[in-house]
This record gives sequence, C-alpha cells and structure tokens, in this order.
Amino acid sequence: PVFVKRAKTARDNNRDLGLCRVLLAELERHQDAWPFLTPVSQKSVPGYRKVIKKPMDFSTIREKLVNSQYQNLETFIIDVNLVYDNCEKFNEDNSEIGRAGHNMRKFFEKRWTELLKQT
Ligand SMILES: Oc1ccc2c(c1)N[C@H](O)CC2
Repeated sequence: PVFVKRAKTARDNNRDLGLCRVLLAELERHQDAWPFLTPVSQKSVPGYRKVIKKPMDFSTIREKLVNSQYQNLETFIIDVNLVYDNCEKFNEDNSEIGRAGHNMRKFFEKRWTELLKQT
C-alpha cells in the first residue's frame, strides 16, 4: 500500500512548534497571566535572586521560541512549568499571585492535553 505503517514507537513531533505557539499565545492572553508576563525584577524584590534559582516568565519563553531554542514540546513544557513552580515557591497559595499561578497551571495542563489528543 502507498502509506507504509511507521514503527509505533516515538511520538510525531512535527507539529510541536505549532502547538507551542498556540499554547503560549493562550497563556499570554489569559486574565491571570499578569504576574508571569515579564521577568521578576530581581533588584526590587527582596529574596527573589537567592530563593529562585531558575527565573522564567512568558516573555522569556516567547524569546526562546522565536529564536528556535525549543527542540520539542517537552523542553517547552519544562520552561512553562518552571514559571508555575517558581510562583509556588515564592508565594503563599492563599495569595493573589499564588492563586493566579495555580489557575494558570490548571489551564495549561488542560489545554496541552486537549491539543495533544487532536489527531
Ligand atoms: O508581594 C510580591 C511582590 C513581588 C513579587 C511577588 C509578590 N511574587 C512574585 O512571584 C514575584 C514578585
């Protein structure tokens, strides 16, 4: 037959770049994205530089995506989760920014699983 079946082992990552673009655009326009849009000012936030070893934010992720610094969906998801993990580390759950982080993580988990289910 014309379409010979490919070995069913690795997942097809040819659509990953498009998925990263769609996902990041949705994160950037989410109403709870405001604490995560730009890098935390390490000069004006006491303790941040010492406590958060790997700062990350949506504008830095956008820069890396534009400069082809993500090989696949996995490395992109690692950076997005870093934003939420940093937020959990530095903020009380029961705070404005803490809640925003939990909301954004929940939204992201839902969206990338939905998008990955699409054929
Ligand atoms: O009260 C504040 C003031 C500044 C920040 C936070 C809370 N949390 C952010 O994660 C980092 C920046």
